[in-house]
Amino acid sequence: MEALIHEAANCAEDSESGIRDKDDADVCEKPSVCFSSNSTNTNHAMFDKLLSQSPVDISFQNIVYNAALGFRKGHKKILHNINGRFPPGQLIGIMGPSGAGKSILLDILSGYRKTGVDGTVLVNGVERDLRSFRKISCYIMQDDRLQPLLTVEENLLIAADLKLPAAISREEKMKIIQQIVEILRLTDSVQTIISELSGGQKKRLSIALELINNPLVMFLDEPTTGLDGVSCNQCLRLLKQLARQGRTIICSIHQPSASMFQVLDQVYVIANGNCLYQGSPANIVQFFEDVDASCPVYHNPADYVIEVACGEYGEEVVHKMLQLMEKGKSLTYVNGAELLPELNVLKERAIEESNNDDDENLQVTSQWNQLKVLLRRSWYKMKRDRTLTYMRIFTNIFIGIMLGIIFWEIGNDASRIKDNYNMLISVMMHHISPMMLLILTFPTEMSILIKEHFNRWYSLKMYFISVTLVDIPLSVLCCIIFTSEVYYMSGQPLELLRFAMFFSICVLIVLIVQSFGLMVGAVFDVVSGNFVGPAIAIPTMMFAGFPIRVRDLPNWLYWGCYVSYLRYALEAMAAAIYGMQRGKLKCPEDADFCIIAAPSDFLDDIGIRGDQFWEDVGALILFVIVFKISAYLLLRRKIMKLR
Ligand SMILES: Nc1ncnc2c1ncn2[C@@H]1O[C@H](COP(=O)(O)OP(=O)(O)OP(=O)(O)O)[C@@H](O)[C@H]1O
Repeated sequence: MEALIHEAANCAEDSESGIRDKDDADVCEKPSVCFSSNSTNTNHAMFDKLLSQSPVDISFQNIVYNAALGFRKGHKKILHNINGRFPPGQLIGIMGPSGAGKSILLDILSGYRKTGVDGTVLVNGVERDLRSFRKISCYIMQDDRLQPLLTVEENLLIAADLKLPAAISREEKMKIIQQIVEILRLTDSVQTIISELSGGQKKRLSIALELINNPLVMFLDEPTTGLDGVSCNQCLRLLKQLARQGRTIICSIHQPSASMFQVLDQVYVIANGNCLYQGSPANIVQFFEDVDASCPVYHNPADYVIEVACGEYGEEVVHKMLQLMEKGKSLTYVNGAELLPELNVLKERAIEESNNDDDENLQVTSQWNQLKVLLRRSWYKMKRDRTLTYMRIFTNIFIGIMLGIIFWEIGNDASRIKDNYNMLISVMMHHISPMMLLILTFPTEMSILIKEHFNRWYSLKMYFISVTLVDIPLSVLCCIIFTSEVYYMSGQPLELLRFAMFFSICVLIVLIVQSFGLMVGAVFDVVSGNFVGPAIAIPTMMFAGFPIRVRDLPNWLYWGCYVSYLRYALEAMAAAIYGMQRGKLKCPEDADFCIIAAPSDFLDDIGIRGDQFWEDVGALILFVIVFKISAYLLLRRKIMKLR
């Protein structure tokens, strides 16, 4: 036991001292529930010391949750001043009918939900310090939020590289993984790709991933949902085994079978946000007798309590239960609060938190390590899902050749100067397409991000940087292929400088649309994003200088040109092709006439100066920066809002 506690203490002490949780402190609306911004280092130290003295005992007092119903629609009270105590080393089940408030209570106790919450959560009798608490706890959400393309082993190794200190060697990490895999009976599936796992295996893997850094407290939202009876029992027995190793394990369970009910050490029954029963499963029959509503013989007490909670035996019984429970203050039926967990496997696992240089971080490893591991994971994903990569390369080759054929050798043809300009517009339009990729894929990544970020795998900053960086090589490769084909086949001037200018504008357009796609993906779901993305892209095109020239726009709409990145891109492309004192274009003999042969005259005609290339590049770079920062801030806001 001491080893485990010492381990937890190390975990808290090494990386905790003096840390201010900006994230938590800034957003927290109810300082009584979470660590408020004016808490001091003394609180941290005191809290850590308490964690080092005993396993984790969680109690909560007067918890109220008000859900915001929307703008000017007020609030709905979901939890009504409830209290409770969850002793250490036990498996506790939060039960209740659907919509009773189980998930919300779990969210609040884990620290995931902060907005709209009132009341106090105590850890070992002291008001919870959310930062410290998050370091010793984990939250496994109801749906399995796993990377489907990675194998079990790859997923565990990524988790180990992110959740264990860098000082721990690969061999040691493998040993820890081996141990966890054995406990969770995943040995035969280590090389299986996640998408191929059964529901029960996925559930066990979700637990395994969070067990890597040996949390003292585990919250699980409906871990048995979607599993068959046998798997449900196995899952609960496994959780009990983990609890007996010294952990406090709290899970919500919709309606357990009689055998599952007996596995639980403690149950906490909620109905309509009120506590109906708190105590051991063995005492519930006595409790029913105490409220004159004896559980019929041969009736599963777990079913019976839910039926009572749903009002099937009248409101009077419910009222009596509420009264006897005193809003969860009564501990009469709670057994074994003093139960001493036995330590076995964990005793051998001495995981020491490294001295974290960056005290601002909740994460165990350095930012650089997080970035490296996240990029590695993206690489695995790209390797497994080659279809998309091949499709992107193929599309660029194909459309490049198509445009090359359509605009074959017109680059130096004065009679087709307008067609050449249209070719530039087509190139620009082609580079807008990657926007949809992020709008479609990012929202599905979001649920994994929320889980992993909350469980301190990595910081949002590093996640965002990895998402930004990971696509650059492929985007640049696609740009090289496409631009070379179109530029050469359409007969543009074979000058390295002009090609480099043309190519760099294409890359900048791709970077901008990707950032824009990320912004939309971070804010909207797939369906809304699919509408919003193109809906914003269309006015951006309208203000780019086609189909109407910028100088012909009405004065009151002129502002649109300043916010259209496509206008700067088109200007810069035209300058690259026709600027820098390019000589007269050839007028073919078979042409009737060439209205414009001098590139400078053409630039005049379309209202472009031709000497503003670098100004346009500056503006495009500014767009990249502003869109990237906005995407990051929107993502951060969305994650905070969810909590
Ligand atoms: N933002 C919200 N606005 C209105 N009601 C809300 C909001 N969030 C939660 N609720 C309500 O709070 C209640 C409790 O939700 P919760 O998800 O905790 O239920 P649960 O007990 O976990 O149910 P289930 O077993 O079906 O998952 C539900 O009635 C739900 O509709």
